[in-house]
Amino acid sequence: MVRVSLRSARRHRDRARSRSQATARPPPAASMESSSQPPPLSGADQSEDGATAELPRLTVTQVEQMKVEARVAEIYSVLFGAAPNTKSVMLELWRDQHVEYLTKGLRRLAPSFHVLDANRPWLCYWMVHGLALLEETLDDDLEHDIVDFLSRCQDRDGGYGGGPGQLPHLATSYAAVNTLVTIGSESALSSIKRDNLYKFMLQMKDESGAFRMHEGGEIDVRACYTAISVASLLNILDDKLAKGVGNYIARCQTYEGGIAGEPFAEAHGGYTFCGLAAMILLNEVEKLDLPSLIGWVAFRQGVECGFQGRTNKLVDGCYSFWQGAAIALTQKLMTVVDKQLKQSYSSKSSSGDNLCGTSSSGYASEKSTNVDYAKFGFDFIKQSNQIGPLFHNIALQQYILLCAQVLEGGLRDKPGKNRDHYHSCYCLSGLSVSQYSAMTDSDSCPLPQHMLGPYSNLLEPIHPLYNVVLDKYDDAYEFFRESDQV
Ligand SMILES: CC(C)=CCC/C(C)=C/CC/C(C)=C/COP(=O)(O)OP(=O)(O)O
Ligand SMILES: [Zn+2]
Repeated sequence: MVRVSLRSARRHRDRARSRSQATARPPPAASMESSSQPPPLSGADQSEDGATAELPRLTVTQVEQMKVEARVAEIYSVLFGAAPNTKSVMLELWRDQHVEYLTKGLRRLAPSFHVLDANRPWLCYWMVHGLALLEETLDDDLEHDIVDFLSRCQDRDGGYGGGPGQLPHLATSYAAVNTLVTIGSESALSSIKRDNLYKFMLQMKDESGAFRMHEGGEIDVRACYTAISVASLLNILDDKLAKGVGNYIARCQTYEGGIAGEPFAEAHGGYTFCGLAAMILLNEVEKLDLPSLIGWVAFRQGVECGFQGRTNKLVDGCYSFWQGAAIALTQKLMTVVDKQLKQSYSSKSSSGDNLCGTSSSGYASEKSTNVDYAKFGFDFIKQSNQIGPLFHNIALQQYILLCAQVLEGGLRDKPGKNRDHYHSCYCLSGLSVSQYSAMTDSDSCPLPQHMLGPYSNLLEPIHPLYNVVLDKYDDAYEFFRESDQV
């Protein structure tokens, strides 16, 4: 198999990006159907003087291109009742516009952060992570303001609230920690009071083993994931925090195969990602029935090419990440899948039992040894994909680029909806996941045929268990391990 190093792929992407900035500008939304000279959907790039550049800029083959155009026409006729001039629809990521939308959003929030909103750490995360995916660095003042604001959200006794003085909450703690890891400076990382955060998380632990979102709050799979993700990322995950979480999550897997927010509820993409990622971080993934989980997620990709969050609901751009990342994670779990399938066949032929809850090798919750939990997340990303994409990765990119992008900047749920920072973050995260989903190694880069649109569309890779940019994760992993050694 051809392997492209990350560095050389980035060089190609940067060249493609500078060419596309020089030659291609987004058409105003209104002119999308009438532009008479659209850029080609594939083939060699044309420079300003008309010469053909030697590097291929667009990556779909002619056959793929025809399929794409046919699908675009179909989608448009379903959504808008008329077929567009598909030639004029460009498969380009409107990078500059998204950077502007996200940067403006952050600047509006900082430096005062004076909004009465319990979501401010989330707003920081959505925008800071979105910009990191686009490989955009923040200026020092903005970084400083965000670190300072999040420090003021940190409760004296541990955990982050939605704003200064607000009740500490696991979801805003996750958002704050992911933001600080993404900023990645010494001051950002050392502003996290890990001892207090650990105590806060222990207080949020229910006797069932699961977590509640905040004092007196709801117990669910989201709370379990945010606690486990934060603890793993900060290298403070231990047996006490881990105990019983995996068994609770396994009880939330439904007859459909996906994971629900709580036992006996409906399977949903958001909780499926949370449950699966937490199980991997706990090294207890064998407690899930993976073949049925994969089947459920795979069938959530609709004819529109995007994912729906649950059966019989509409597709939505944000599930590009929740569902897309969940199924991409399973591409590294084929050994477990094979084992479960073999067990399932042999137990069906002997006793008729199914697999649910019957097998596990990583009984972290029942051990009292010093397990190196943070290493599970670290090792997982280094593992190869054992199989190609289990979803239609090109189709998903198509949904994001054609249906979720707002040409003025920002991304959305679907056409007809407004852009927002949540959807911008999760559509971009899903785009990154799908661009890298056909790679075997975690340190190589997508080949052009695995990407839709010009190579300049390539985003930064993420660590899919935490949803932070991979380089930022690596730095934080080193930082916290070194802090624990002194
Ligand atoms: C890390 C973290 C906090 C993760 C959260 C995961 C997540 C997105 C959960 C989804 C919650 C849910 C049931 C939405 C349904 O909304 P809906 O009924 O409006 O949407 P639908 O029609 O698409 O199901
Ligand atoms: Zn959504």
